[in-house]
Amino acid sequence: MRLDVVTIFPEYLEPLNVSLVGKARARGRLDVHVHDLREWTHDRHNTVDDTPYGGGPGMVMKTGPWGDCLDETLADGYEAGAHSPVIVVPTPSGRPFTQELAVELSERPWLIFTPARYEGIDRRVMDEYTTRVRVIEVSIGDYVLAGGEAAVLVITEAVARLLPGVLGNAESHRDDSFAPGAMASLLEGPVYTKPPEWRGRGIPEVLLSGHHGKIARWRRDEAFRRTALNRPDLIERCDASGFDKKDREMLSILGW
Ligand SMILES: O=C(OCc1ccccc1)c1cn[nH]c1
Repeated sequence: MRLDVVTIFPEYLEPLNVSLVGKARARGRLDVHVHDLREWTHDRHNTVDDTPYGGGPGMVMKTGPWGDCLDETLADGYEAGAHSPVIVVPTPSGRPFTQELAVELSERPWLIFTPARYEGIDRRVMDEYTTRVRVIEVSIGDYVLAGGEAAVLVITEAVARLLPGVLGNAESHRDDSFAPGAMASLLEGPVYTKPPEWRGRGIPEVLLSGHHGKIARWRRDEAFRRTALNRPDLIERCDASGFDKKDREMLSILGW
């Protein structure tokens, strides 16, 4: 996968050189190019923003630098053999970023992230590129950041860990919370590891029993308990046809 990021704070994307994404790059799974938008300005102050038409607070990012930078980024990628790019625009007014969207994006060959600062980018930029490539606006949550760079780090990490050969054991994202399936969006229950006792606290007996059926049952019950507590909305969305008798018992205990 090729990733391009266009930003006025390239240093903000340094974390893409470490840990998971860093390993994926080292293994050639990811080809990351960070571009400083100010290199596509031509005035002495490297201006990338201006006051909003219609008035109002804050500033808007100008069309010129974005157009010139995206044209060159697309040309570079095509020249390098990349194809069917998706421009991903982090914004509070975007489509909610979910594990499902992470999976969708992880199957694309080329993502171009355009994190905005200020009040956003002049709408004509994405109107222009929508005629040429797929453009999706994505929200990582209902809050406003000073810029989209942190959202790029979040989206990139969620996507990179799904790339084959990036995570240690390919299995570990199969049973992720939110992974598709009948128990699609139950939250993960508690996890434990050695030592068997710590500050007088032991391990739930069932986990030491070696009885895989009981362990699986206990984990689902704990997942129901935590989901009912923290994300009742996800219980509503569960595909109830995937529930067995004990699931329904557990849900009635939890007041469902
Ligand atoms: O603040 C965000 O992006 C930066 C941004 C982009 C456009 C206008 C204001 C701020 C954001 C919040 N959830 N997902 C993204």
